[in-house]
Order: sequence, then structure tokens, then C-alpha cells
Amino acid sequence: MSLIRSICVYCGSSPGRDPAHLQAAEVLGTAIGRAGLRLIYGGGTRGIMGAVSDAVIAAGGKVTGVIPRFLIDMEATESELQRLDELIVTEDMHERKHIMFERSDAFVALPGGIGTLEELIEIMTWSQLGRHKKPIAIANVGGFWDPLSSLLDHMRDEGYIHTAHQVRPLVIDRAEDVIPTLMRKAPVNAEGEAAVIERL
Ligand SMILES: Nc1ncnc2c1ncn2[C@@H]1O[C@H](COP(=O)(O)O)[C@@H](O)[C@H]1O
Repeated sequence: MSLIRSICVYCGSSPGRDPAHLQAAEVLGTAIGRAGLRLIYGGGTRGIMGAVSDAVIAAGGKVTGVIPRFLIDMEATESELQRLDELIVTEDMHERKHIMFERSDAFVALPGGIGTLEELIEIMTWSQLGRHKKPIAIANVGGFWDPLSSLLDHMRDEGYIHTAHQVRPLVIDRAEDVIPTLMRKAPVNAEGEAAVIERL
């Protein structure tokens, strides 16, 4: 039995140009809600972020939004934030990311921009440094993340990634396969707890 109870989704605060990205967000959010999992995310109510949280709520799931005070007006609307069953307002980005990490049993990246990339790379870096063993998945919708995979291959080929097995996330092409794959791959220790070396 997998003990994943909460999934952190990193994704764009904008909708992007390809409608397939919004559709993937809806598919993933619906799967999270139907599986009885909690979504942990950055609290934005627009773009891909808004599509994921709307879909989780519509599927009867629970949503925790974690947003810095200075971003509320930029990335969310007050009325939509009230639909979340838990809202955590932080003082800065560091606190936001720390809480998102603490609250999550697994991480998924959908298409997004620089913020999404930064969050994904940070969680991969913490894994590489042995600070956690939580699974990380990339929803590679329409090959969106292929350039990142190429960059990681390039870094490895040039001798800069020596622990490739730790840093490579699961690359999953179809949004509907993300939750089943995570449930299968989640490490479980002897006590039946999702394995975590050390909480940051
Ligand atoms: N530098 C950043 N570090 C962490 N999170 C960030 C950063 N810049 C923006 N963000 C947040 O990430 C999401 C998605 O941003 P996109 O740039 O649209 O991918 C959003 O909540 C940003 O506030």
C-alpha cells in the first residue's frame, strides 16, 4: 500500500499557449481528487495552477494553498481563495517552499515558467543531496519537458551529475498516468511510512 496522501503540484501561474496543458491540469487534478489525495500547491487561482486546484475541488478532493502575502493580488482572487479548504499565507517565498515541501509526500511538475522550473530543480537538488526520498514526477505533456531532459543528459555526459539515479525524476507522458505511477513507485519503509531521510 502506498502511503502518499498529499501531492505537491508545481505549474505555471499562466495558462500557456497550448490548450493541452490546461487539459492535463484538469486530468491530474481530477485524479488527485478522486484518489482522495490532498493537493499542496502555491495557491494561485489563475493559469495552470488554477485549473489544477479547480479540478481537485470539483472531484471532491482537499486543497492546501500556500502563498506569500505579497503574491495574493498578483496570482489569486480573494473569492476563489475561499474555495480552498486550507490557505496558508506566508511572509516570503522561502517559507512558502519550505511548507510545501513539508506538507507533501510526492512532487509533480506540469508545464510552467521560471517559477515552476525553479521549484522543480530545487526539489531535485534536495533529493540529490540526500535530504529526502520523496518521489518526483514530471508530467511531460506533449514533450514540454524534453529540453530539460536533454540538459540533464548533457550535464551527466559532461561529468557534472555523478548521482544520476538520485536526481532523475519520473518522466510520465500522460497526465492520467501520473498518480498511478507515483502510487506504484513511492518508497515505503519497514514501518510502512513513506521514506523520508530528514525533514528540511
Ligand atoms: N524564483 C521563484 N522561486 C520559486 N517560486 C517561484 C519563483 N518565481 C515564481 N515562482 C512561483 O512559481 C509559481 C509558478 O510560476 P511560473 O513562473 O508561472 O511557472 C508561481 O506561484 C510563482 O509565484
